[in-house]
Amino acid sequence: MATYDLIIRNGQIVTSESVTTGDIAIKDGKIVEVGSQISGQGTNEINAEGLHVFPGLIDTHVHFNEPGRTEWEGIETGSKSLAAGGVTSYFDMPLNSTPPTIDKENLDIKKKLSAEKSVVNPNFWGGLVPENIGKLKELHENGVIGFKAFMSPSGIDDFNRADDETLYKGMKEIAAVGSRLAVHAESTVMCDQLATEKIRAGKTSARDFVESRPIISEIEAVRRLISYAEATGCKVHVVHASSKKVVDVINEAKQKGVDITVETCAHYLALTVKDLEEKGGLAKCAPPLRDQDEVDDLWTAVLNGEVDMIASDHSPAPTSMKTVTDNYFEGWGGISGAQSTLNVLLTEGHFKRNLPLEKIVTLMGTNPAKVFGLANKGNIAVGYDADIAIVNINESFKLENDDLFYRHQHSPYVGMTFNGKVKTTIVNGKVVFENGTFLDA
Ligand SMILES: NC(=O)NC(NC(N)=O)C(=O)[O-]
Ligand SMILES: [Zn+2]
Ligand SMILES: [Zn+2]
Repeated sequence: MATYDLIIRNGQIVTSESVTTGDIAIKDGKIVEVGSQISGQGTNEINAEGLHVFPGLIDTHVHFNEPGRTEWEGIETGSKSLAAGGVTSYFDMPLNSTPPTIDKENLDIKKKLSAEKSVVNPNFWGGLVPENIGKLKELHENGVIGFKAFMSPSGIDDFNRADDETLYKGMKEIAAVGSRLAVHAESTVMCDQLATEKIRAGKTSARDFVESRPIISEIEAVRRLISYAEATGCKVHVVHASSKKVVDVINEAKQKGVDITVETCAHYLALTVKDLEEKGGLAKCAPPLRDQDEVDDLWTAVLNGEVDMIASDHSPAPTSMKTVTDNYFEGWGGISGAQSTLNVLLTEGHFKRNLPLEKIVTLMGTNPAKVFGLANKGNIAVGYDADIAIVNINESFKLENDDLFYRHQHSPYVGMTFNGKVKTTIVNGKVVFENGTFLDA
């Protein structure tokens, strides 16, 4: 009789601490042994010689839009795209699905649908909106990973922006239960006024759109958020910082003792305003893409360990909503990228800028697990859940629309050449994805 359910042999095992050659033994969904030449047998054995074995990564920021907007994306297609990209856990945002996740009933619907349809491990953000301050406690008690608020309009009618009073009251509640508030931090005053001026003057190019959402608007909102964090004691997390200048403000606050963390996204590390000009709406997001000097500076922040985590902010929409080429104030703001985060980190990070592989695990494994309290996820060690991505980091490929598992097969990354072909993805000990195809549940 076999000793283990699965043994992965002779891989380059990547943890947040080291890269070492060895074997991993898995039983009942858990990693039960890590070492060289594990004796005993697995019911299934994978030869990972020449391949890198990463812990399955954690994407802290996706919008899967189900229920209610499944024609934009869905839990099945969204989670498959993550698995194909080496990601085995995700945190689904409370908006773009209708109803949004702003009370227990809506959270229960998400949980049920995800249990049926997700091929990887789901987690849920709860929303903070002006209407649901009385529901935050029940959301927390029912297991949301944290809360999410927008300081500028969300673009979705049933998810209102948190005004200052909502932030203040909501943050007191969230502090009381010991959770963390993730915030889309752009100044609504500044963005609205600048956009109005641009549109009135008929200035609607990619550059005009970017200028209507300047970095100072993020900095101003983050500073305000920090004041509320200091006043309420609420732990906060700034999502999708687009510039090192924003990261710097957050690190100053960290040094003063504020419990604040920061995420950036793969697209701010791989794409620029030039891509927005060339690719049109496919590359439109908020905050917008910046120029190359900002991309380089943001990499410096990542390499210095000043950024806590990297996510995709996968916010998909039908292709017809992403085809803007003249008026960039129209069309959906949100990038389809869930499948490509590891590819960006390997290609732009590891191979171009010497980002150590261990750091990829820190940014998309151990840090999110630690900050959001996911026990036994995000690393490879005995006792951890057997979430694993086996990757040929040296294999390069040109991303084609057909490679994408999204409901709508588009992405600003299409046409780019990436390193890192995900060979096998294992979720809780089970192989779900192998050589480009999904295995039946
Ligand atoms: N409603 C959204 O999905 N918005 C998202 N849109 C982006 N990032 O352009 C976001 O995270 O702000
Ligand atoms: Zn956002
Ligand atoms: Zn988002």
